[in-house]
Amino acid sequence: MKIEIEKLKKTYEGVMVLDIERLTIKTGKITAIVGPNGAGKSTLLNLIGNLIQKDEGTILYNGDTKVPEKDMTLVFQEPYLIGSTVKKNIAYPMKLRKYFKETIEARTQELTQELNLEALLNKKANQLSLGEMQKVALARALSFKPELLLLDEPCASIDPYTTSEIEKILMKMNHFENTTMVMVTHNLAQARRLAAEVILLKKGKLVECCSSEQFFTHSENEETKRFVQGELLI
Ligand SMILES: Nc1ncnc2c1ncn2[C@@H]1O[C@H](COP(=O)(O)OP(=O)(O)OP(=O)(O)O)[C@@H](O)[C@H]1O
Repeated sequence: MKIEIEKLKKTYEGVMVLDIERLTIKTGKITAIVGPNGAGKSTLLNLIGNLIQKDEGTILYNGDTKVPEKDMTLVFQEPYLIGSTVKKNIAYPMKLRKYFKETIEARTQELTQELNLEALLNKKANQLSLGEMQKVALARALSFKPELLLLDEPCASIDPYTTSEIEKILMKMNHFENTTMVMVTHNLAQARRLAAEVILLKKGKLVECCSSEQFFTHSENEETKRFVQGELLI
């Protein structure tokens, strides 16, 4: 799903927290949003996900202002699950979309195998470890093969092995289903592994949006170069 942003502004209590003149997120790619704390990364993601209201500007989804609620979903840093079994959590978005029972079962099986969740299918979601919960949140988000997946630091409190399981399925879905993904991350190594495009924000402004290769290896932008070298952008 192509996302085109123009003159997007968001203020909180009179303070401008996001002010982006123009930005395009390419269809079928993984785009990482990076930047210092408070740069406006989650604000941008939440505006795209229509979780908060913009003050000004436009966001086009495949050229349309209508928010494609049914074709997109979000995964947050804190997994948000319904108080039921793992199986029911994963099935939930497919039931809402009136999938056939057989399709729901086949897709649930496929995702639980991929994410090594099979032994947990009948367990209550609130009895799981954080990493397990995040994998269930991801399986649920991917269950209906969304066109757009928005991820807000999905691996922030997750161990390296589980992080790698999550990264593998994200790459697979992106590759085989052409799912467009936008991911806020503080982990530059992860951005480098996953993302084709990188957006750097600072104090609510766009510093650079370019290919991952350019961003990490030959950006001409001084702030990007400093950020990639681990310097604090102030
Ligand atoms: N609900 C809110 N009310 C008031 N101010 C807010 C609200 N949400 C965010 N802000 C402010 O907007 C600015 C951008 O916040 P945002 O969460 O988008 O930054 P971020 O880049 O995601 O930061 P971090 O890396 O620390 O998660 C911050 O200064 C924050 O304090």
